[in-house]
Amino acid sequence: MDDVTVRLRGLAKSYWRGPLEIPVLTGIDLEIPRGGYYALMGPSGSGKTTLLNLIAGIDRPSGGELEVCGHALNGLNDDDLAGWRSRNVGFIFQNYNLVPVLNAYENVELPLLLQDLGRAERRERVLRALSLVNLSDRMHNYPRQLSGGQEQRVAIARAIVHDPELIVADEPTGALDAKNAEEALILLEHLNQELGKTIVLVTHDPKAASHARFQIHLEKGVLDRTVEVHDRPTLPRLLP
Ligand SMILES: Nc1ncnc2c1ncn2[C@@H]1O[C@H](COP(=O)(O)OP(=O)(O)OP(=O)(O)O)[C@@H](O)[C@H]1O
Repeated sequence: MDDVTVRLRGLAKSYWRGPLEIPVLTGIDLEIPRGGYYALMGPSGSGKTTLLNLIAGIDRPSGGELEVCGHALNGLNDDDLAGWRSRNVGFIFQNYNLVPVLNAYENVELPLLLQDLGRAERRERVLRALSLVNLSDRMHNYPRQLSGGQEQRVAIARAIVHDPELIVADEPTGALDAKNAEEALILLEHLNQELGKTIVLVTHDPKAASHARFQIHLEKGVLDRTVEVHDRPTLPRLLP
């Protein structure tokens, strides 16, 4: 098994306004090892979300090479890319992106419906994921019946229920108060430390970024520097 989850070579992304090319990312070279935890930082408009979306296969590069979870994404057609995403990537967004007409259980079950699993197996996995985020007692609640912190924990359960290698999180604490933000960040750290998930986190918040092992700074679409984070706390085990 490859020990690198993300390998980018000369990655570039431009948008076009009529004939005018607007480069957003240029010449990005990056390797993120399996089990790594990287925070993408940089000023507004520096290209953080664009880079995250390329890594997660929800957008296509304009140039360069992109190998993620053992697959060269450039070579996949749209259907194969969607299939690849559904097996390999868990998504966490600032605004949770839960489906309002589904309860917590059904929201977490969603990624499993794309896989060939029986109902009993799905149930076991959903219950395990909800228990991990400490929301077993809320599984029948709809998003409107949950607090913001609880909604984000449901979203975290949804991001891991299909056991992806990679978790991408775009400003996951942006809409949370300090206490709920810290809880969500500690959960992410458990997923990294105990389940070995590779995590790429986009954040403006230095406190959130301090949970990562490396911070990558983007500046006007190029990688400016990578900084190792020292003195990360070792967490007590969460999982049995
Ligand atoms: N679909 C699009 N079409 C045209 N330009 C875009 C598109 N998406 C992003 N951009 C531009 O690309 C640049 C980088 O955007 P991106 O969202 O990646 O930055 P960011 O660093 O995540 O910013 P923020 O911290 O404000 O979220 C911005 O100038 C933005 O306007």
